Amino acid sequence: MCDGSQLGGDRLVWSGVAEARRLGVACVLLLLVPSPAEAVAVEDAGRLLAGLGVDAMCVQPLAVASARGGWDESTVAGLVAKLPAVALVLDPAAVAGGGGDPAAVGRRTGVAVHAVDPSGRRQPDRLSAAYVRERLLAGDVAAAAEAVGCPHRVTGVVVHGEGRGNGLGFPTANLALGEHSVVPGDGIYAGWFTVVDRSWSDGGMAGGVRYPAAISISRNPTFAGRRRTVEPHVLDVSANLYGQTVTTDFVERVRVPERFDSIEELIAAMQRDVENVRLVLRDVNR
Ligand SMILES: Cc1cc2nc3c(=O)[nH]c(=O)nc-3n(C[C@H](O)[C@H](O)[C@H](O)COP(=O)(O)O)c2cc1C
Ligand SMILES: Nc1ncnc2c1ncn2[C@@H]1O[C@H](COP(=O)(O)OP(=O)(O)O)[C@@H](O)[C@H]1O
Repeated sequence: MCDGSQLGGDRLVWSGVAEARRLGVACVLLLLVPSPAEAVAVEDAGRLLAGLGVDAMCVQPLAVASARGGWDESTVAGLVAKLPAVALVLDPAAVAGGGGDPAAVGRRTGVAVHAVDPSGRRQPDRLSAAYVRERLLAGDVAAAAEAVGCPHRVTGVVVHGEGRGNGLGFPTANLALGEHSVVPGDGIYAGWFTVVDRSWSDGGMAGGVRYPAAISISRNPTFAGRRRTVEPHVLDVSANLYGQTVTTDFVERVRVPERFDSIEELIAAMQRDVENVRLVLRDVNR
């Protein structure tokens, strides 16, 4: 929950994203804007936020939210009831114009409330959206994750690729991405792969469970590919993933993509990648 003034290098938003990831739930941003006309302008902010891991945004005109200059407790309670929220991350100053009590919001709504002061920036350079974006595009997903508090996530639908992966011994789920995704720079990454639909299961894999993955982002130079693709190979499992909406969380880059002279060299490199991914993920908190 915030008002428009905190968009951008936003400690509050990222705290919300990190808490949602911890709980394994979607992060919905409730944005308070002074007038319905400004709700149109915040579409741009929505694009930025989608790239930073916010799953959905609700825009609430101030006149509807409260006459007192902020969210009041009953408005929040009403929204929480509609959204089935399990936790709220909010700026105390946004609760009834700073005159409200975050703890009272918690009591009223019955959900956990985390008050985060968005102005408490100890390292402003590391908390700006520009810094995170720059690190992601440079392939430094570890620095981006450290700044935000959770790994960068890219969501997409699994589509057909060139049909080569299985033959190489490394099937990859090619992702069709939303137009506002922030795709890290080219690289082979260690990360996590999750099928979003919790009711899905196939070949021993289940929706809502995260699996270790080696994720390739490149133009596949060995095959003189022209399209840049995002392709996770999920370790140690096999399932039909076509058509599923999936998320990939980027933990660390293990290598930059290369143009190999033979398929055998590419396969040997992929085998090493998978072992390196295991080593990286073994040490991070599951
Ligand atoms: C762990 C891993 C590492 C990869 N490294 C490279 C690479 O260095 N160079 C390259 O041209 N392609 C690389 N790729 C991409 C493969 O070329 C691609 O996944 C393969 O051609 C299958 O494509 P398809 O899914 O469209 O069939 C890598 C893929 C994975 C999963
Ligand atoms: N461990 C795995 N990781 C990724 N995809 C897998 C895995 N096991 C099976 N698959 C399936 O194989 C497909 C990828 O096979 P691949 O030969 O690379 O074809 P394509 O070129 O269409 O991606 C995925 O879309 C998925 O449905």
